Amino acid sequence: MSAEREPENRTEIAAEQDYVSMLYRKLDAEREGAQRRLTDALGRTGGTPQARTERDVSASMYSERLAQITAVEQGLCFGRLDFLDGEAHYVGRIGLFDEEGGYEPLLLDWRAPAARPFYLATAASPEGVRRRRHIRTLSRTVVGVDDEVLDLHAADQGHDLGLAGEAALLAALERRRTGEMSDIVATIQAEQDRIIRDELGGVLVVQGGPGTGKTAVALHRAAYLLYTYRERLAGRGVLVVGPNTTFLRYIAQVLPSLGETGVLLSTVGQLFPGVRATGQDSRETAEIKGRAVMADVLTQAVRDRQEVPETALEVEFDDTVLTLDRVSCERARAKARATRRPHNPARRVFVEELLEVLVDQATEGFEVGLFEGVPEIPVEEGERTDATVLDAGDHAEIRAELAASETVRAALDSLWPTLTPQRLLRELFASRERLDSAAAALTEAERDRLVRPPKSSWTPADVPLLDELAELLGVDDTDRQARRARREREERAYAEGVLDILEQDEEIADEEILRVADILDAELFAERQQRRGELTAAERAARDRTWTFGHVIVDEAQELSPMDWRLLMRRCPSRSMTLVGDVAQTGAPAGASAWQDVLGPHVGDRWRLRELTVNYRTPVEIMSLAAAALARVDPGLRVPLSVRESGVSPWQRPISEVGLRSVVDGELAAADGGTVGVLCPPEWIERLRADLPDDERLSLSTVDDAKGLEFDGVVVVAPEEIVAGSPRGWNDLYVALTRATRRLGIVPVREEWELSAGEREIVG
Ligand SMILES: Nc1ncnc2c1ncn2[C@@H]1O[C@H](COP(=O)(O)OP(=O)(O)OP(=O)(O)O)[C@@H](O)[C@H]1O
Repeated sequence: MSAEREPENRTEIAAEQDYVSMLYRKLDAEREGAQRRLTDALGRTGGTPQARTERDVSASMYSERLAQITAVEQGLCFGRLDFLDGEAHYVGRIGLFDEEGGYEPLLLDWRAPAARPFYLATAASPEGVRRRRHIRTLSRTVVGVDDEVLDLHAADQGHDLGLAGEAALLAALERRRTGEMSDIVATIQAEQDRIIRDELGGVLVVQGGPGTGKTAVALHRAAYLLYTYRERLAGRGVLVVGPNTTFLRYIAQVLPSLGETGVLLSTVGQLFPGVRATGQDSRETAEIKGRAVMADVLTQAVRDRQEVPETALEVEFDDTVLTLDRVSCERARAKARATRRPHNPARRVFVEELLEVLVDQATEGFEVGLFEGVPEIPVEEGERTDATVLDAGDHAEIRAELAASETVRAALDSLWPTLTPQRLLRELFASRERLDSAAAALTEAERDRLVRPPKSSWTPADVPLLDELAELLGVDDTDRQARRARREREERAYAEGVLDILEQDEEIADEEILRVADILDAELFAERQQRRGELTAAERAARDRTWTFGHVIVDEAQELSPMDWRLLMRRCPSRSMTLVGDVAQTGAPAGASAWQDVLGPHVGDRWRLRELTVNYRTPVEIMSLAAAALARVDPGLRVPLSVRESGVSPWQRPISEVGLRSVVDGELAAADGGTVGVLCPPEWIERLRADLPDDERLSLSTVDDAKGLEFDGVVVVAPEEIVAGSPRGWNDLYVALTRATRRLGIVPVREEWELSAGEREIVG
């Protein structure tokens, strides 16, 4: 039902325009207010630390509010609900209230419980709603309204209500793609809404075929959770994990357009601060690195770095030679390992133990030297013969000297070095010998695959290994902690002194004293730091490997390896997670074939599954072709139901018959301002790049890099090589075929190549 078909809509549009204009005036007033308060806050200089902290908090708060107001400018209001009792509510991106009129809502935030019927009400279950209206705007102008009458007794009802807001939905789906994902806030469907608003706790798995809105749902869920549980989530932040950086760029605008900026978007490969994974592993190598057994390999690799000498190790010290024999070293190692601390903190125990051995030798040598050439004195009655010349102070001094000695340190380091994850992994992969010792669980050929020169770049598959190692190695921060404790003691003593002086001064008001006391109160201070950080939780989280998030959302979750999962679970000990994916699209070599396999080791069977069943992206014509590829993966798998037809059949022509350049030019023209993706095996990329036109609407990529993306037109080149290129080749082809929103062309190398005999009519 559209504005054009119903002339009476013009008066409706004019009426809605008045309301929408009023909302924008309100938004402008809010913007000015926030701007003014921000300027005020920034203008406040100097003052006590407390005042400065408060100023920072206000400044961050107002700048975030400003960013939010700017972000919701487009499509501020998109809906209206008219209830049977005559009440009406407008629904939009954020909530706006009438401060003068008793805080009546002028615009309901789409996430507010009161806005829910906008997404859920149906003719069968109208939830008190008489009419749902979608309001379409262009900038600040209302350009159309689409109504659905849900009251079964109303005279003007009558069209099929299979989907909520069908006209608005179809209009949204028909729009040309820009290369950036858009939000779906105006047209969320009931099955999606139920997932978006599912409770916060526990692990929620969302399974859905291609184009069912998994990514859209995941992002809207992030916005919903932050709105509903802001107190709980803002401090710890929400992490959204995607498969690659192209994908992250594609989805980057969605959350800001929903008014949310505090979410960290990241790939697993970006989750180890200080490491940029710019290298690329082959599929086979990535698969090996992703296996769960790598955790055992790394544990062994760390143990291998806790050595004992074959016989004895000689250490020069003060013109003498001390020895560390095998038995003492073994004892020290056993004692250090028995602490069950990570490698680096446990090193302290190993070192202490062996320093004792060295101190004993050094003092013994010293005493022997002292009496050399001195005639023996007869022992008197009651005199102890084992009394030593050196006292405890001397021992301590010798111990300190030993501990400071370069040669001693080098000897101890050779047995139990302080290690960083980077150093251990680099040295492990650079040495076939080390690999042979640590990776007995891998075959010879698999170990060969892991060997690489020490200067190689890090790859995404290295990152979970580094993270695992960071846990196994730990950090010995005893010295740092001691320094910090000393500094805190000194500061407290100083501040207490100040407080004494202030208390003696009767002129000073109580509240002044309180402020000083505030500074002294470590707990309060920490809390304030926390509050201050709330606004940048995502930024702080990005810099801190040990950060744990309030909620973690994983998109394309089927792509993650067991080692990736171990890393992610560490970032989310509360196990409040949303995992969206499609096991049928699994293309990653170490990806999961079933959710239970993935989640079992971490949460047992304590996870809940929701499914999305409707495909909003790919038209019927393309989906029936994709179904044939899916049947090759498993004849039991079903494709999701498409909501629309495009009226365009997919085409297929062998590469010998087509000039790829002219095909792509033709597709760009047919896309009419929309996007075109050429998807091919990795080996084809360079060859094709030279042939293709330079157009920002055109993307050339492998199937891997196109995961999660979509284009108006797609040309799949060399499908038979995509299929043959990996054990999961049919999954890959399925992913490639389902990237198109309107047009699909297939360009095989071999003339006679067919997806399947049964699909010939469609292909023709
Ligand atoms: N309720 C909706 N209203 C409008 N558009 C929608 C809706 N749901 C999904 N879409 C659109 O459908 C397309 C596919 O959505 P999305 O990318 O989230 O699917 P997906 O399940 O993650 O797909 P894939 O697994 O193939 O990557 C997007 O363009 C999205 O905006």
